[in-house]
Amino acid sequence: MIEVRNLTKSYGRRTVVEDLTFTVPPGRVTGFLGPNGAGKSTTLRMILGLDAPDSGAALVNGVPYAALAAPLRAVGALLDAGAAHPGRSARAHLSWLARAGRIAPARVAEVLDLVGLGGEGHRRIAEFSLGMRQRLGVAAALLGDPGVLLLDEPLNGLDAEGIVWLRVLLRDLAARGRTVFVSSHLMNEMEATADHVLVIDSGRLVADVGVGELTRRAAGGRVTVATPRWAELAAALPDGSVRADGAGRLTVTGLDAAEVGEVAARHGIALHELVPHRSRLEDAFLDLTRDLDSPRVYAAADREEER
Ligand SMILES: Nc1ncnc2c1ncn2[C@@H]1O[C@H](COP(=O)(O)OP(=O)(O)OP(=O)(O)O)[C@@H](O)[C@H]1O
Repeated sequence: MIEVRNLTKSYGRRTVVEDLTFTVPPGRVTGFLGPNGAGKSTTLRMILGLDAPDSGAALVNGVPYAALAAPLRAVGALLDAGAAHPGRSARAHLSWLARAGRIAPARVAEVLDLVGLGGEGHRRIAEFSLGMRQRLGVAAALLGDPGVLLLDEPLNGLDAEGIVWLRVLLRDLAARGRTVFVSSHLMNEMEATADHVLVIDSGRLVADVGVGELTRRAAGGRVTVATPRWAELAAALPDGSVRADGAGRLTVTGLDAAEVGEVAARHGIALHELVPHRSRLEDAFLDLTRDLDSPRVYAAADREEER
């Protein structure tokens, strides 16, 4: 569990993280989204105790990172895939980390296998592609079999197979009760990876919402429906929610597909089409951040559409 409370950080006169408050619970993949420079890495560094906030607090399992008894076992982090010493072999790098964290040496081979580098442990990190470095960074984060994982842009540099591999791994870790917190500036990548997203822009929280809920709300709950009895259905739906094309198709706003289907069923109207319109997460994000002078922060805990 990660808890961030009123976290604020400025560099010089620029406030890069502003009064951030959120919770990342175990058991789901939480995406941390925002454009370049939004303040994601700064927030992750403050959670890991690498940067001090000006005010507010970041707690991991109820305490500041620095107060964790066995930090590498509690929290695994991938911040910068380029941080490993290029002259070392992957195995030597992980063995060094394992020793520092008092983690059994046998775990090194296990995590190399887990990230698909089982046959590459002897190779120098300098020879690794960016994708292989990302995998090595994930291996390092998993070394202590931590309950909390923080990964900064882990999909960067991965090929299509690598992206699918990481998605499956992260979802599996979440299913096994881990807290998984993953940043990305690419909205569409997160749509397939995260259950829930926190969106920040200019250091401020603009959404804290289930992925399904975010896309549905950004699309305005628009549904198209086709039926030969369209005029009757239009009359049965709330005033002002329906636009008819006159050729058997209605566009309904403010109701979801299930609600429209229920109304039709109550009136015995057969539907030939019932199509909810989900915008892509990217559209949803743009919609949310378009007017940042009045950011629309909403929590959707009551209507989660978790997968
Ligand atoms: N040590 C620092 N000194 C001064 N400014 C900094 C420092 N670290 C970050 N910043 C600034 O803070 C802002 C937020 O940066 P941060 O790296 O947290 O954003 P981000 O959301 O992670 O973006 P990216 O996706 O590009 O990594 C940026 O404008 C950055 O230039």
